[in-house]
Amino acid sequence: MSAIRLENLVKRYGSFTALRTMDLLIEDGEFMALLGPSGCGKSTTMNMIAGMERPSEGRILFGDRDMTGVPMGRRGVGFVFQNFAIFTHMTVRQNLSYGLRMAKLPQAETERRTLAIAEFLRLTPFLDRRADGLSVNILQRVAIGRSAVMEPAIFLLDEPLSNVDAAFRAVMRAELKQLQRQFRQTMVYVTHDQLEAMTMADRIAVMDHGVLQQVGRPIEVYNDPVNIFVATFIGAPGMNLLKGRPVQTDRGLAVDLGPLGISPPLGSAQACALRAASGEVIYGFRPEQASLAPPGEGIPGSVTFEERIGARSIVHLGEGSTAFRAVFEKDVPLAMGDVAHVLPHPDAVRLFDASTGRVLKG
Ligand SMILES: Nc1ncnc2c1ncn2[C@@H]1O[C@H](COP(=O)(O)OP(=O)(O)OP(=O)(O)O)[C@@H](O)[C@H]1O
Repeated sequence: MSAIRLENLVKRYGSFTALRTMDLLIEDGEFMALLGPSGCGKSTTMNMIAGMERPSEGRILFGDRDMTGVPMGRRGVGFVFQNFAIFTHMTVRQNLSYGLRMAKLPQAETERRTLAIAEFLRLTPFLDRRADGLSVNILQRVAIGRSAVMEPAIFLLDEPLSNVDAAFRAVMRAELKQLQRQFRQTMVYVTHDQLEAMTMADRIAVMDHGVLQQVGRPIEVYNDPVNIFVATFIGAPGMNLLKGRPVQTDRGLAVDLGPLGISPPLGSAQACALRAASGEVIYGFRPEQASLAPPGEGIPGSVTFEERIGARSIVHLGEGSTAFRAVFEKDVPLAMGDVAHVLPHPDAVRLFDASTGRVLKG
C-alpha cells in the first residue's frame, strides 16, 4: 500500500519544464533520496507526491491507488520541510501532540505517542518549554517529531537538515535512519547533499535539469555512474575525467590522453568497453582509487595544490583540461611543483563516450 509509483510524471510551469517524464518506483518501506543540484526538480517531484502540486502529465500511485487528483490532506503522508512549520506560542508537547489531538485520538494514546516520540528524538527535557525560546536544531527535531508522531506510512522530508549546524546534522542523519528502521515507513528524502543521501538512503535517485539520471544503491551510483554528470556529482571530490582516444599498445588497449601520454593498460572489462567506442572518450577514475607509481607507470601531473583534512590529503595535479586529483589517506612526500605519477586502480577506471557523456560498456 505504501509503495510510491511515479508514472511518466511531467511538470511544466508555463513554457518551462521543471520535470521531464519521471518514472520511479519507491518500494514499500524503502528510504529513497532524491539527490541533485539546486533547481533540478527535486522539490517539484516531492510536492507532487505530497499533493501540493498537480502534475502536468502522468500519474502518482500509492500501492495500487491512483492518488494523482487526491488533495494533500487526504493522502495520509507526513511532510517535513526545510523551513519547519512550528507553532511558536505552543510548548514542545503541544506541538508534538497537535496532529493527534486534531485527529481526536484518545487522550491516553495521545500522551503515550507524544512521550514516545519525544524520548526517541531526545526532546523529553524540552516538553514543557515554549517553542519560541528554542534553538533551530531543537525546532527541527520538533518538526520531525510532529510529523513522525502521526506514524504516517509515507514520510516525505524536503531538505530537513539544511538549516541546522554541521555537528547536529551528523547526529540527525543517524537518528532519521533509526526512525525509519523503527517505523518502517516509506521515506522520500530530498537533498542536494550527497553525504546525506549516501549515508541514509537505501537507494538514490540522482536528478539533473528535470531529468532522472540514475537510480541505484549508494554503492552502485558511486561505482557505476551511468554518465559523467553522476560521476562528478557523486563523490567528494568527484571522479577525474580526462579526454582521450583509444590506442593499441604492446601492453594492450589503452587511452591516448594527449599531453598526459598513454594511460596505463586497461583491465579486460574496460578494454571491452573501449572497443565499443567510436571516437573520443573520457577516461575516468576516482581520486581515492589511485596510488603513486614510478615514472612511466602512472599519469603524470605537477602538484598545484594540496588540501589536507586531518590524515587525508587531496592533491591537485595538472592544469586546465589535464587537471586531475588524487586522494591519499596517509602522508605522501609531495611538494608544490613536484611531478607525481598517479596510477588508477585498474578495476576503478570507467570510460565514457565524449559526445554523449554516457558510460561505455563492453
Ligand atoms: N511555481 C513555479 N513557477 C515557475 N517555476 C518554478 C516554480 N517552482 C519551481 N520552479 C522552477 O522549477 C525548477 C525546479 O525547481 P525545484 O524547486 O523543484 O528544484 P530543486 O531541485 O528542489 O532545487 P532547490 O533545492 O533549489 O529548491 C527550478 O528551475 C525552479 O525555478
